[in-house]
Amino acid sequence: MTDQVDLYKKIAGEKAVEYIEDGMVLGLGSGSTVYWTLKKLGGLIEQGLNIKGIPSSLRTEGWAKYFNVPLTDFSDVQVLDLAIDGADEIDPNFNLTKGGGGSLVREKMVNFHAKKVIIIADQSKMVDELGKFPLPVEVLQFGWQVTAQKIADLGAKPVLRERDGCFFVSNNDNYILDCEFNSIPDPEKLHHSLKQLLGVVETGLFVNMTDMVILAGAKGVKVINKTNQI
Ligand SMILES: O=C[C@H](O)[C@H](O)[C@H](O)COP(=O)(O)O
Repeated sequence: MTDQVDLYKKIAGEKAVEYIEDGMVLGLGSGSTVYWTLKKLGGLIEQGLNIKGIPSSLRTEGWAKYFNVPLTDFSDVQVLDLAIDGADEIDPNFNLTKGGGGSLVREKMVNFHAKKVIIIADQSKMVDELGKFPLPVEVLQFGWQVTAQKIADLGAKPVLRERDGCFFVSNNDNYILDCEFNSIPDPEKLHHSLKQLLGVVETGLFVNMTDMVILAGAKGVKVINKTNQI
């Protein structure tokens, strides 16, 4: 990652806090862009802002605790006011590929139960069509080989994710298959086809779940609402 991309992530991440209001219950997304939101949010909390958040990964939980962001969970709250999250790819209809960091299941739950979802990213994440970024699919460890074969039958090249020479295990104790489809012309259809496969826990396709995108790039920061998409 370049310093420039890092800077854009910081700009987008910090911009998102402008949409946080006192008393809100927040969905705290995952990834390096969300880190900047949490850091900025920590500063506002120190000045008296009263919010609580549900983290979408153990990593986010750690950062939130570090920045003194009060946390809650679904035993306490059923509906969130606002979720702020990153993405790996965003298409012109605001469909997303997510899960590059392996947090897609918890992210999807948090975003699904939020009244409003804001996606923050650097400009490079905006694409004409999803698919260049290999689609993360969370699968049960048991029988992952046969699940991978079924995904391959749908036209993908699935690769079991590894980290530091070991198989990557998600926060839910599952594996992740990074599935190269190259092009995903109909994200909703593909999501449903994948979900029908036994062994698939969830896909990284987030269809129709985003209300606003905050993009930062060389020309500054752009806020795009679902209603005035590019
Ligand atoms: O599982 C990870 C998430 O979907 C992230 O939100 C996504 O990978 C974007 O991450 P970053 O902000 O680090 O580019």
